[in-house]
Amino acid sequence: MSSSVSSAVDVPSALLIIASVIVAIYVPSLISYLRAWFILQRIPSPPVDSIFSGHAKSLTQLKRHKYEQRCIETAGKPVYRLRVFNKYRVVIADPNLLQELFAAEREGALEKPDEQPFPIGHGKPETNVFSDKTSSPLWKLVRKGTAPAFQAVNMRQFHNHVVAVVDRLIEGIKAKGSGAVVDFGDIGQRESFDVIGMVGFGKDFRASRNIDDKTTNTCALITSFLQEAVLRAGNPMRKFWRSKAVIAAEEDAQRLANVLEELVVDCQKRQPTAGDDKSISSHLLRLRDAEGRQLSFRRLVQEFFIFFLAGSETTGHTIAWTLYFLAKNPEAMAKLEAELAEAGLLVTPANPTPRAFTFADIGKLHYLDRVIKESMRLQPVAASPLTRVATRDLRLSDGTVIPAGVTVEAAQYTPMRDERWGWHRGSDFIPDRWEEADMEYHVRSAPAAVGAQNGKATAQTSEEDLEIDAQVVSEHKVRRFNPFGQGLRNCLGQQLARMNVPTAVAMFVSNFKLELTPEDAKKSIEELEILKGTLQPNNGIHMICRPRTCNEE
Ligand code: HEM
Repeated sequence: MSSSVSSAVDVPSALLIIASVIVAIYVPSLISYLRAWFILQRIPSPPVDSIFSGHAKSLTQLKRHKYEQRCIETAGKPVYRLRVFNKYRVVIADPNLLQELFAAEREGALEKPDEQPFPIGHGKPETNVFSDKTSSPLWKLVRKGTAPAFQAVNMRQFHNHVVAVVDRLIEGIKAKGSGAVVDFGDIGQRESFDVIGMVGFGKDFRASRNIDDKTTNTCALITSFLQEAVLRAGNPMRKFWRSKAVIAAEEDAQRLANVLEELVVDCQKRQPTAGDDKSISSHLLRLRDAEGRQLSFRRLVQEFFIFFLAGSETTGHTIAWTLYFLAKNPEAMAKLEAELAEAGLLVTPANPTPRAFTFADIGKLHYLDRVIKESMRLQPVAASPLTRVATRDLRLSDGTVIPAGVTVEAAQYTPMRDERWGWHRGSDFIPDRWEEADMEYHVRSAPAAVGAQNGKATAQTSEEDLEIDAQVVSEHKVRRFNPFGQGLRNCLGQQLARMNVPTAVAMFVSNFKLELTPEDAKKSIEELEILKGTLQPNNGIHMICRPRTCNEE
């Protein structure tokens, strides 16, 4: 009797407690969601693909950069709002506002998003220097601790690895005979993969040794990983689908994790602490936090992974696009050939065995530099917007307010080609535009005014650019050419890319006459490209290669 009375009393009060807990947990987030929703309604939005999933479908179509241009047109301004299921994102494409955004990041108003869309390996996802929060002590430790690996003095020392890798590829292409068709999408990947393997980890992955070997290598695993990651970023529900493609991608991610785990163990055995080893792995293995602890094994695997991914996918595609633009523009190719000949680097009948390309050549070949900049402007491999989350309400100088907790995306593609920000004939390949000084900046119509919510003006781009920025900010100039990103989280490995890309492009052009195959020459760039994490050739870039020694016309 007494037990039935007490249970009659207990059930409603238990329900009341549960209901209060639910209210306490969900009501504040519901209020902040509704508040954000209300504020965001002032930002224009292109039509949704479906009421349920919002813009998710368009974001997963692997042409995100073109969608960006269409959204700006339909929204009528370079700031617009997207929705993926119940989550909002604000995309900013105006360089003036981007400058303000990155200034705000410096003041802690922006953070990296919470989760990686697609972790490698099983178990709890672990962050790395790319995905970790800017406020995290581990991000600071890794960023600061690995930066010396990319110093000019190390790049100079590692340059011979790059030359050796490209030499091997040149020999491989020559062995196919004059007039052979070569896929430079694949060659670029092999090149950058072996370079990061050697320079970063002292490991020869042998991707440049047999260019006909199509057996699945770690390059292919990375490509598969990236594709799945980008699909999940557009549609987080995808991880619940058990389709063949999803399962295959998860298996590839696990294989990739296994390769990287082995590599970490190898590097640990090889040179645990050698001070004279300048590789990325050695810098990572030497890191100690404030308590003197090393990075955990799982974190090391994630760091190895991100340096591999960021170091190979990006650089390889940049090499491929640059060669594509040269083959497509005979006038630019002729100018580059003349520059290389003048420097004694081009194979000619009079100079059949030119001197080797040196590190010092990089700074002297100005036309080569312009060609690469123009290729990176038109086909920036990091063409997807850079994603952050506002940690507090952000008010930009055009009146846009990004509420705390909302994702904000910094467009990369449109700001580097749109006429309205001074890119005259912005969709055309014109390397000579870079003859003009300060081309990467444009003059802001009104003085820089707004930083974060506190209104502090701190227009600032990167540690490396402090000097030039101080000058351009005082002239109200704004950076609009930023293929390596901007601000605190700009590209950590850009010095390696700046050394690798010119070396590879110059050496390929010095040795071969390159001509697009009739099939690829007919295709528009839209048909050739795909945005799978990076903006890359879809089915390769095929060129007919004739060694210059053959002296064929
Ligand atoms: C053409 C070549 C490259 C391009 C265009 C490129 C582009 C970028 C961009 C745009 C970012 C900023 C991402 C963001 O703000 O969210 C970035 C970050 C990063 N890149 Fe690169 N990258 C290149 C090559 C490399 C190389 C060779 C490495 C290393 C070996 C590398 C390592 C990294 C790392 C570790 C980060 C994250 C930095 C951080 O968040 O603190 N990248 N890269």
